[in-house]
Amino acid sequence: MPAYDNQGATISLEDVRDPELSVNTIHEEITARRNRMLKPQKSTLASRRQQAVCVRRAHKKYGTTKNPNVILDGLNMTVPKGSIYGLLGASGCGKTTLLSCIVGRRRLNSGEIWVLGGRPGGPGSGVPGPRLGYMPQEVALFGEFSIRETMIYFGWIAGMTTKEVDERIDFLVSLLQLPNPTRQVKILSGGQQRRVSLAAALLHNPELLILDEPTVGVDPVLRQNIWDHMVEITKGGRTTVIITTHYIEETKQANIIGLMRGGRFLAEESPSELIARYQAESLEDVFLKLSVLQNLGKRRRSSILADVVEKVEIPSLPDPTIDVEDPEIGEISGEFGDNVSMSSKGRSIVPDTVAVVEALPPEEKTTIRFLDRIKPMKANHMQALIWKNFWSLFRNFGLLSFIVGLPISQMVLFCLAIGHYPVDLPIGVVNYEVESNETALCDYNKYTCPQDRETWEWNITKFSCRYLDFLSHRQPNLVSFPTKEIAMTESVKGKARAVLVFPANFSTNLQERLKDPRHTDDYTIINSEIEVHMDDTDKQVEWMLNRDIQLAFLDAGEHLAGICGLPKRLISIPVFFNQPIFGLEVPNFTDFAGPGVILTIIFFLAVALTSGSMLAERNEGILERSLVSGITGTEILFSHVLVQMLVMMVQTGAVLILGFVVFNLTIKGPVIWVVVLTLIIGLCGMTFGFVVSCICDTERTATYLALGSFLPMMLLCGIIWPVEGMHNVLQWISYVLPLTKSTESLRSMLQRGWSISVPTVYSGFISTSVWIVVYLSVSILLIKFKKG
Ligand SMILES: Nc1ncnc2c1ncn2[C@@H]1O[C@H](COP(=O)(O)OP(=O)(O)OP(=O)(O)O)[C@@H](O)[C@H]1O
Repeated sequence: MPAYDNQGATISLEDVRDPELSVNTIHEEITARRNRMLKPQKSTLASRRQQAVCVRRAHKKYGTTKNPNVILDGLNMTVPKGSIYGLLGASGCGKTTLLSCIVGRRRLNSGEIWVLGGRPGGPGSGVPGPRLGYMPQEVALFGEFSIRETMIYFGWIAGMTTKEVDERIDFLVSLLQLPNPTRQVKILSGGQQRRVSLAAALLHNPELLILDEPTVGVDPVLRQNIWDHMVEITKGGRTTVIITTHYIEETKQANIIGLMRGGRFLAEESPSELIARYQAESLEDVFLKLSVLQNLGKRRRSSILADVVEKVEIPSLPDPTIDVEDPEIGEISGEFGDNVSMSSKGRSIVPDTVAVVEALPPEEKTTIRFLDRIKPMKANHMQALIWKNFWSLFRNFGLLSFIVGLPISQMVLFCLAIGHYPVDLPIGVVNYEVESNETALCDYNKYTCPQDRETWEWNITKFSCRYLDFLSHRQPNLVSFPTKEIAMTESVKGKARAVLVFPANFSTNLQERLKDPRHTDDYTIINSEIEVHMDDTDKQVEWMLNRDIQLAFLDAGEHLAGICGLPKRLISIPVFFNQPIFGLEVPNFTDFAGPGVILTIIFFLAVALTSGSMLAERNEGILERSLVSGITGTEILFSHVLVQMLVMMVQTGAVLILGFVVFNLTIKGPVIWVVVLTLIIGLCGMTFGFVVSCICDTERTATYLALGSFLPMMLLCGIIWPVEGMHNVLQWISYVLPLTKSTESLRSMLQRGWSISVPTVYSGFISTSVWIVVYLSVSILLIKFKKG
């Protein structure tokens, strides 16, 4: 079989079969080839489109511009329709990279690829799509699914009915000796899983089968069956197979073999022709001889390999560009027999100076239908994806209980632990007004007004006792100390959070101060005051004790005025705090923090759930495989959104019922809008999860990113501290974060009872919706463009 439209880029075995080949001859050949390559090719668009696969001048590199790792270096490949093409090469030489460019999952840096007459990924090409059957190197199957369910998923994507799938399963089970189709994939052996993966690629009789090492872990008899099947299906000319394998001998049945090395093909010919030309006994022989010639390596690790190498007569090549002493250049490693692998290190016999300057014919315009251009979501794709997402989630009981249980436990913990009034804080009392007493509480005349009804003279005594009585209603843990010094020493040791000192004539001086302010001197003022020393380390505690200490005085004063028939607020500062406009009279931090906490729980659980499931899907290769079978990024995202919305409804329902029904958080506003806002925050978290999974390659980096965004959001979104109290710059940052406006909106609905028509409320909905659109667009773009 002739080399296909591939002159110049390969070294034919003819070049190396003659052991007498001299260096001069090689150099002449190279020069002749260079001249040939500089000539324009006759290849036309029509001829390229007639091939099943046609690759021209493919360049692909990984890494940075400074440190590039060139994988494909001007590679040409031609796979005629109806052929079996064996793609061989050392491990790491770029076979998988080439295949993923062919199936449209990676882009070339330059060059052209035509697959089944179109450009992979181009509108209207059908590639990726059901015209392809792709078996990637990794298993890329859902462990939770049975064999039959796996087939149904891929069958539906390819547009088959369940009946058609079932019929095909019977055939594939017998062809590939698969276990009972009801068995779960995760409990199958590695070899069985690979066979299921192959079955999924063969299922829909695609026009082009791309199989990346399908026969690994398969016994020889079964391997032969698989090859027989491939020969059978390619007979009619409709189906083409490209296969990579490490079992070189099995490629004897291929129509063409492409041997890849140094980013190009060294040979692209039929196996029989290779054997005949090289006068070799087997393909392994051919490749070893060719490799030996290519490498001229010194190190010969395998003794068997060494034998073979010794039998090969290698022309001496005193080419100064090839340093046989350089271990980087020549290296052959391998086992003989089934598995021969060759190091990718080594230089191509074609020097780099030979630049490939092929002239490609001009592009021909092709008409593309509008529907193909916009790629709307397809019903069969959505059916398969939703079905798959639903079962992979609901079948995993552990995961499901975690997903539902976590928000419930978080909400219970929050409602029980956060925002409640601290009580039983030890308050030290030093009361010089009474004889030294054991307890802080002392007796006083509770019900008799200390004012003479005849003379209206006041005789207030033991007001400190009255005060302490009312303080004990608010903070019962009052600890008596005999002296101020002892109290201070003990409070330094942490025995009291505040120390109150009552002067000896506290009541008398207080009476003086109230009765005749005009004649009150500084001594009287000082001795009519309660001296307070606070432990200010905990601001919340300090603030609440401060409030209790002041309010207890008002309580005592009101009580005294009450029993004397005087206006209640006579002995109080002339500032009166009436009923609050919104909220409760007794401050409740739970109500303040509740909206933010609810939204944070829902948001970040959605982030974790979505990014976790997307990353698992991607890292197991399932995402890649689905995309090659024609599923689009948009379809994947929307199918996840639909299924996870179900989970989110359960989570939202549980969190809201717990918060408002069980723990009585304040809810005054429209319940429907509260539910809607919570749900769209979950949706927002989900879309953020998509972005995280698109940016990160591993679960670990995703965890870092999710954690790295969780903490700033907690701090900046007004959940634990009002936004108005932040630095000006942070306030601006805070306003554009997804949880700030929504938290304020939810808080306003819950505590102020505001409706959706109030700007503060609807701005939360707008901000969240904008974020959903942003995150969704970014994820769709990343899925579309983040290819190798
Ligand atoms: N995403 C990537 N980023 C950077 N380098 C990559 C990436 N994918 C592959 N490579 C590198 O490209 C080279 C070719 O890899 P590829 O998987 O295509 O080889 P292969 O011929 O299929 O190997 P094998 O036979 O072992 O599967 C390897 O050196 C690999 O490390």
